Amino acid sequence: MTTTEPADPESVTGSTTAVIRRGLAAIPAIREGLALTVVLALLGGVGRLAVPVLIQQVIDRGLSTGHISSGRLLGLSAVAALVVLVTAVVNWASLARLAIASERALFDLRVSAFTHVHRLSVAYHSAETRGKLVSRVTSDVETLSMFLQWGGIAWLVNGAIMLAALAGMAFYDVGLTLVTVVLTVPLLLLVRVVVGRLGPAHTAVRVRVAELLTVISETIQGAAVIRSYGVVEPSLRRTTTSIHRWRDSKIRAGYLGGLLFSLADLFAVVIVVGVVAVGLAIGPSTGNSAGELVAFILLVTLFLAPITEFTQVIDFTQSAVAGWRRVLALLDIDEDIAEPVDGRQLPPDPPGVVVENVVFGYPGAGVTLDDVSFEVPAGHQVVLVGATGSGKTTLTKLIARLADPDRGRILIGGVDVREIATDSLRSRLVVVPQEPFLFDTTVEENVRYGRPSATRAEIEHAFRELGAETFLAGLPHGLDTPVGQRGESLSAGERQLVALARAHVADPACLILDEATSAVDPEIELTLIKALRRLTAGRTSVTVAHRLAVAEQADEVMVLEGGRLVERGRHDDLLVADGVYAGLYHSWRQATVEASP
Ligand SMILES: Nc1ncnc2c1ncn2[C@@H]1O[C@H](COP(=O)(O)OP(=O)(O)OP(=O)(O)O)[C@@H](O)[C@H]1O
Repeated sequence: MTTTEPADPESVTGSTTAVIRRGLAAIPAIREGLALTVVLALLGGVGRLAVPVLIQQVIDRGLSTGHISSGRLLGLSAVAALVVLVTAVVNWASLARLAIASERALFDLRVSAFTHVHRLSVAYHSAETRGKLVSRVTSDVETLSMFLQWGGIAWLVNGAIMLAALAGMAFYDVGLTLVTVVLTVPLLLLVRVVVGRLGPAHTAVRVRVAELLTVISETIQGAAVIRSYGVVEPSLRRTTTSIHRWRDSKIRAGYLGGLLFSLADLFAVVIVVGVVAVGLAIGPSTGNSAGELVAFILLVTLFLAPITEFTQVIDFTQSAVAGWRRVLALLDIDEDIAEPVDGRQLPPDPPGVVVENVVFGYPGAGVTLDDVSFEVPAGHQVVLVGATGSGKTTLTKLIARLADPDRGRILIGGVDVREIATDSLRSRLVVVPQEPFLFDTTVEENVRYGRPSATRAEIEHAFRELGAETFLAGLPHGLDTPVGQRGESLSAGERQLVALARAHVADPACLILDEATSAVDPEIELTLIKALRRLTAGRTSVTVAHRLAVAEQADEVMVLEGGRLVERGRHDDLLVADGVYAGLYHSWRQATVEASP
């Protein structure tokens, strides 16, 4: 069993109460109708107090007087039954209201956490593992559920019940009440010690859940690689280790939570026995009637019951606070891609693109782009080339505003991208990434992501326009062919064609294309080159080219090396200049010739 809990660097710090206060402020929906729910919960608590008093009345006025008036007994019993019934209904009403309010609040929290994740830049996304993000918007939020549905209000209701029970006890016998309180003190001290360890234990569980989800999502996504390299065993070991760690952290939290509960249970018995013993020892001198003593004992159990319940509530609360710390830490991350106030709209025509003294580095890494400047006149096709890792993809991410430069600026249609309304930017500028993401649905639905209103005819038209009708005709069910998870049922080249069709139906004025590096067969290669040419015609485009045949046709070629723009010009001129581009081009030609049969 793990004895040292891992620290959680992805949590907000601060006291438990401060975290709960901040957490509740983040979910305003929980406060809707809360006052009535609290009143109902308190009424439910008070209802429980009435039963001991009624029993005392039955004993003292009925049973112990020797002559039981059955009418009176029946009357009191009827009142007791009514109180029990009303208490049950009131309790149900308050719990149901809490469940509804908490699910609404959690819905809001999940949506805002998820929306926030989407607004963070690619720089953040690359630094965070997906498993950790998933755990924050799912299981970390889930820890709040039990707390909100009962735990939070239980503090209030149980506190009220304890105070009321104490007042009732003092009404019957002050001396015995003091005995009860003194016997309770050691329990409270022990509870304090265990609770001190429970908080970190729950934090450890949250950290282990995030680790486990990361390992699982990686091994599932990388299943093909794992199998093809025959590394199933090590990968299984990694997953099993993670599951063991998670299990151990859960066991530790469960062990401490159980200890807390059992301690309270044990003490409850000890305290009742102690009170009965002291009551019996001094009973005759106190002048209490039998009914009063029975009522007192019932009140003692009522006083102690919340303590036992508190131990569970503490468990929920600590678990909720650990989850909240992580969710709040996520919400605290600044949206580095801020939506501009009164964002500007891009005109419908193809815009010019200007990259001006751009400097950019990923968090924790060095400078990736170093003072890059160039312009793409409206309607021109510019190609970015450079050795692997020279910063081409990064530059396209900045143009598409998936991240902002550290210095310098990027203008589209003469407007700084930071000032363009996100909706306008996303509808006028489309990115086709190196590895296009296809969803597990049909070809048609995947293309429709480009424009949800696109009709089937428009989607077919897009494939025709791109010169990819043969590909479409070759699919077993045409547009209705399912592509599988991440498009695995299609070849790499076919996935690219679907992504190009998706960009075509979006009909953007400006295109950012990151050409795929994966090798495709010559036939689909030709189709792709033709499709690319047709897609970019009449649009402003920036294409990252790995197959330099694309560069031959471009209006201008930009050559990056080590994050700097080292050459620019037309293909033919750059060949004559015999610099970096010429070197890259000759190596590419050589590789292509060697690769051809
Ligand atoms: N998320 C990231 N975090 C840290 N460094 C990164 C990240 N993404 C890229 N880099 C680094 O930035 C540099 C430029 O990467 P980039 O992907 O832009 O190169 P590229 O020219 O497009 O390469 P390729 O031709 O292989 O696609 C590389 O050194 C890379 O390791």
